[in-house]
Amino acid sequence: MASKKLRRTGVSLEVCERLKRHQIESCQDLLSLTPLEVMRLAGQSYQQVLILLQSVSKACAPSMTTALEVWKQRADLCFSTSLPALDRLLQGGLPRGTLTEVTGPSGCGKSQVCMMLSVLATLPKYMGGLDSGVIYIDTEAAFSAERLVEIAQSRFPDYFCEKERVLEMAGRVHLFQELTCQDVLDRLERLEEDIISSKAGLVILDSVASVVRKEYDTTLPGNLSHRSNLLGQEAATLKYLAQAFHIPVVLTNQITTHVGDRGERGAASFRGASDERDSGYVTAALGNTWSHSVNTRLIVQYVDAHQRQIVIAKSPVAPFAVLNYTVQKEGIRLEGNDDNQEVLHQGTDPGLQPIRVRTGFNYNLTQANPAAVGRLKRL
Ligand SMILES: Nc1ncnc2c1ncn2[C@@H]1O[C@H](COP(=O)(O)OP(=O)(O)OP(=O)(O)O)[C@@H](O)[C@H]1O
Repeated sequence: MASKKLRRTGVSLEVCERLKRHQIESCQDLLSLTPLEVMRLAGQSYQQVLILLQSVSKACAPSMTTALEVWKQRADLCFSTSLPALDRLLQGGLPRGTLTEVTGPSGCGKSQVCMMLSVLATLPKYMGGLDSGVIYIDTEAAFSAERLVEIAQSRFPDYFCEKERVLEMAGRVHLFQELTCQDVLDRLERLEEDIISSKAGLVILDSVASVVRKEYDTTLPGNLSHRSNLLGQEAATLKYLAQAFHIPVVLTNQITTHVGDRGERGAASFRGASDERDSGYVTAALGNTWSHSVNTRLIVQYVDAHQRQIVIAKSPVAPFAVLNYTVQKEGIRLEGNDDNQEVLHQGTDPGLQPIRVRTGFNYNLTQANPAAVGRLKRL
């Protein structure tokens, strides 16, 4: 909440403008100053500054609520994925006000999930949508407007049979292509205004990993801590935006395999050790610290060239579970019909067992067995 912009705290425009000239834009910037410094920069009297500091502190302090109030608002806490079995497990869908990460190997369907969610967010509320805009930050130049329209028309053919509705939907998805770490960070820092102006009910960052991995060779001294700082800033800003606007924020991340590298071990990595020639371990790209920043983690993985799986690997409300899916014209389709989508595994973590780990298109990342998914949970 400390990253809340001063303009959104009721501080007068004149004072905001004066402070902005000295790069004081957020509550944190202001509250890091002494009253005397604020007097000088804002041109206010001592009494006015004390009132200003008090009101800004109040505006950014997290407010207390009761479990009862949260319970009463529960219908408004989630964003439906339109995948009934996944929604049921997640107790309604993707949680609003928090970060959800979709992690998986290349080509597994992470961007497909993002484009599908974008369509869903624009739908009217009676269809399970948010009737809102979408901010889509594309760091891989992977977004396709044609694919967005194809998903919309194939998933909701009756609704999108009218051209005007397709145009309206596409016009509500606001795309930003940011291809460097600095551009992503700058965009996130300006996102508050973009969310307000585009009436966004969903923010997507696809992907958080690609630019970071391109620019930071973590084998070089100092890069790891720079990367952690950058990711920490990104996570804090996204968390603030999710909470302040009570919207779901969806990020994609990648999975890396370290073949034969025994140097990096920890809670965020695991080893596939059934065959020495294949030995390696799969790690959620961006490491442990980032791993802890997301609230819900869905891992997508290959079963074979056609069939894939979604694993609910981390959630404050859902049990650990695995669902089969395929990518179709209409986006993500779970196996089985809507009322009877098969949950392959659900329940407690079955423990850390050695498994064979492959991330390529032609391989199984894991077998659909409890031991394998148990290991994925540790990402
Ligand atoms: N029109 C379509 N119909 C069916 N499947 C499609 C269609 N378009 C894309 N796909 C599937 O989506 C997959 C690509 O998914 P996506 O681009 O979401 O991957 P990704 O996980 O984001 O990969 P990366 O991490 O490399 O960006 C393709 O392998 C293909 O199987």
